[in-house]
Amino acid sequence: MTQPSRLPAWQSLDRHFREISNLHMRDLFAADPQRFERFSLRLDDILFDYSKNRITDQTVTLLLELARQAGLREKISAMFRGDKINVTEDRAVLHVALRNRSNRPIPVDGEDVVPDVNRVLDQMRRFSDLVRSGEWRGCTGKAITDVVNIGIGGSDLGPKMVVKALSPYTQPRLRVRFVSNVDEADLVENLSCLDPETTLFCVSSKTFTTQETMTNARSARQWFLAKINDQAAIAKHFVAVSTNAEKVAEFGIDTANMFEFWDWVGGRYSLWSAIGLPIALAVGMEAFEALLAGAHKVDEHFRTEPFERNIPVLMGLLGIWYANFFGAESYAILPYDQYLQELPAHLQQVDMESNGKMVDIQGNAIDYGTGPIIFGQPGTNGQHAFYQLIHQSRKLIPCDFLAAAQSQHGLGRHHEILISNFLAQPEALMRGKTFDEAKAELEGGEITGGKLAELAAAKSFPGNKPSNSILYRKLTPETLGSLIALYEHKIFTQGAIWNINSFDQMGVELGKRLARTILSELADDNPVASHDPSTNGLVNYYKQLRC
Ligand SMILES: O=P(O)(O)OC[C@H]1O[C@H](O)[C@H](O)[C@@H](O)[C@@H]1O
Repeated sequence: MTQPSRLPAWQSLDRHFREISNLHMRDLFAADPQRFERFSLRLDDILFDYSKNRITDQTVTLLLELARQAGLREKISAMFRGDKINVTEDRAVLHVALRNRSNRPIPVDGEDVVPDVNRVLDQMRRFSDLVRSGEWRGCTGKAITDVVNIGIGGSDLGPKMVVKALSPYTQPRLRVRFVSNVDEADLVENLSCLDPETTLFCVSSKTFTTQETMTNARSARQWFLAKINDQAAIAKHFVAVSTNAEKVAEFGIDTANMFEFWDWVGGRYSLWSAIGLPIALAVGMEAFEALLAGAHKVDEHFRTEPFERNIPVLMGLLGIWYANFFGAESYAILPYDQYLQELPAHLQQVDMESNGKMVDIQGNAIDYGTGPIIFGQPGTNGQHAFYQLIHQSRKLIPCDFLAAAQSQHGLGRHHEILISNFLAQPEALMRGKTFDEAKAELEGGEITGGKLAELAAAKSFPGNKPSNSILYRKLTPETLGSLIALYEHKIFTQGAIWNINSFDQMGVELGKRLARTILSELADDNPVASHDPSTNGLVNYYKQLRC
């Protein structure tokens, strides 16, 4: 495929950008009372309002044309068909098969994967039911009270985000925690209050070779055996989630206690697979399946809905509009929903690891920007920290605001205050405040003359800062599944248009390899000279300090 920047629609968008980039959204709203109706969509109770974007009808038409010229429809079909679209690793990309609640057959190498998916779901159901009901007993006959998931990256961020998000649906008797960092502090702090007799470790790793995870798992096993001096007890307290049965057995976990998934599940898209076992343990299998159902609904929407009514396609196109034409480098995820506190961190991996690329799918260097820098915080915390820069700096930072209409607890006025902020911030970003408005507010006060003008300048906001607002009824498992899938497909849409492989992550390899070399050099106290002077200096100073 031609690079997207050579497509006629891209060239038209370039021209169109120059024509409309100075339009202010205030004026666009003033000129069109139907703007909200025209630029918002519903998917069940999820409202996606994209009217506060720097777009006209013509922008949307051209963006949709870009999607068509980039072959997006065919690329979506290829993913759902099970084609090996992860070309560098020669793998299909089928997280959609994991939540294929309609059981539509999906073949990989001629074999339907759906029966395997359902078999592992059954295994997860049996196991999570036993642990949650207290029937699964530890080696001394006590029920499990604490689950520790040991994993990193996709084997940590997704399940951790979902478990946090669904904490109102968890069972108080069973606590689920996550250890990811190889920094011993993470494991030590988490284990400090646990009793091995009632603790279950879930070692989650697609490859079962990841250094951080295997180091933590070995130390956890040591901690366990130091207190329960019985190798056979491991079977009651350690389970594994992996694609690598051989390595699981080598580690000493009975493969009967292994939950399988497959190479066509990318790590950052794996929370829907057995990597979701901690979710099933925390909220039960019914809620886990509701999560899958919510995602499946969005899969069907993404697969079949015309692009002009297709929410993830529009989310992706709007991101491209800002990244490639306005030169926006970052993107803020702002959930006004405390339970989504880990969503920005999860999306950081999904988006930045997928679309942080500099060659296209054919290996050619590309001359256009790809994935944005994702950051965010739950509202209203972000407002009191970094919103200043979004409102008044010269940077353009598109934002997504997310909120639930119904709170989980109903504690007095909290929710209405939260929602008033969720509604006010996009309004302020869009409208801004002109110099004259700021001046008028100050007039009649004590400040006059040049000082007044100075202050009015500091208090004026340019506005015209774009955002999407996503408002849903309540953060149920099903809604959460839908929200995550919307973002996954947004990221797919962008990768497809940028013509990159969103499903490998070669950029993380070099650092890992260098760390292995340095680790071996740290075995003695001899100074090193094999690196650049900065790295040598740091290694050698470390060796001095550590004694
Ligand atoms: O699940 P694992 O094989 O342990 O991999 C964990 C993580 O490690 C890698 O560095 C990748 O960048 C991630 O995509 C992956 O999720």
